[in-house]
Amino acid sequence: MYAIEIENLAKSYGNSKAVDDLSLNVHQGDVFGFLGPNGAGKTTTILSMLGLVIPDSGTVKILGYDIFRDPIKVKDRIGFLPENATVYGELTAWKNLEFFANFYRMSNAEKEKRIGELLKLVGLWDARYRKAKTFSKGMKQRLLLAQALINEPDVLILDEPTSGLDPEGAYLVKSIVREERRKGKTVFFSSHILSEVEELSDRVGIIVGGKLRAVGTLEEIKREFMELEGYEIKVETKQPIPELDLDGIIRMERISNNRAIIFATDDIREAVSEYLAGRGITIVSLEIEEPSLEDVFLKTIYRRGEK
Ligand SMILES: Nc1ncnc2c1ncn2[C@@H]1O[C@H](COP(=O)(O)OP(=O)(O)OP(=O)(O)O)[C@@H](O)[C@H]1O
Repeated sequence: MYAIEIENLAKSYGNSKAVDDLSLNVHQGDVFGFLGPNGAGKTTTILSMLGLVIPDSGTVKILGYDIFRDPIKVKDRIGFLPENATVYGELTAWKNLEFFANFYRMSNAEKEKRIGELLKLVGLWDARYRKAKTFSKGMKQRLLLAQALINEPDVLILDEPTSGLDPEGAYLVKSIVREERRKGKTVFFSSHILSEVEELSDRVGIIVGGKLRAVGTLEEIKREFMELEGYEIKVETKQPIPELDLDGIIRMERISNNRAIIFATDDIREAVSEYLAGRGITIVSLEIEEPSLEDVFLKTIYRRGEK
């Protein structure tokens, strides 16, 4: 079952398409990383899928409920951390959370228990009676994350959750995402930081210029990229490498006498292996060089407008 189903979502500002016919599904229990450069349309997608911006067209279902027909049912079961959200500086950490807990049907005892658990989860228990205006950026972000978790949401939507945080702050946010995933919750988070998308996500979507350019597991995205861009095969042999006269080879780059990179239209490792063996050459290693997410991402941005 899908936790999030987005179909043909579109939103323009004037003549510019911020989100352009975007469709994607997020499986329940997955962490989905929504990757895109600045201005790609990540925030507009998130706000549109929550009904906080009215899209021009498209449908969004969260946990099977249509966000526009059943907004209350959806909002009961999701948590949202907006980009550049702010805390109530004059209130303590505890009071900040209490304010949001009051939006949900919880008894006082439930509220107290939940707030206590969350403050411990995000590492703010010792600071619970301090005014939020005295907090560091990282502490504020963790308080906001606790706020998004107040109703024990099944789907957590985070817009650039680690933006502006130092490595320790980012680490804490990431460990909370992992903890939610461990509990079987679904997390949809946007980011322009490749390493964190790579680290956290079960599946990834790459948005550029409002369009979803790639979606899938990292392996699927990389495979698709190689099919489109070609394969890089690293070969090392005992004896010097001869010229290779094989179908599918675009070019060969020699690194040394017995090491080279073969650029090919396909995975031609078997053909290379047979070719070399037939000439009495011993192969030390023959490997596909996997593209990094950075390769995929930069090429995807570069290709924008060509599709
Ligand atoms: N309220 C608005 N009015 C006009 N244009 C807007 C508005 N909101 C967003 N845009 C434009 O829509 C495009 C997508 O913006 P959006 O904020 O969704 O991108 P983003 O991927 O979240 O970027 P960032 O990472 O910089 O926040 C941009 O060109 C932006 O200038």
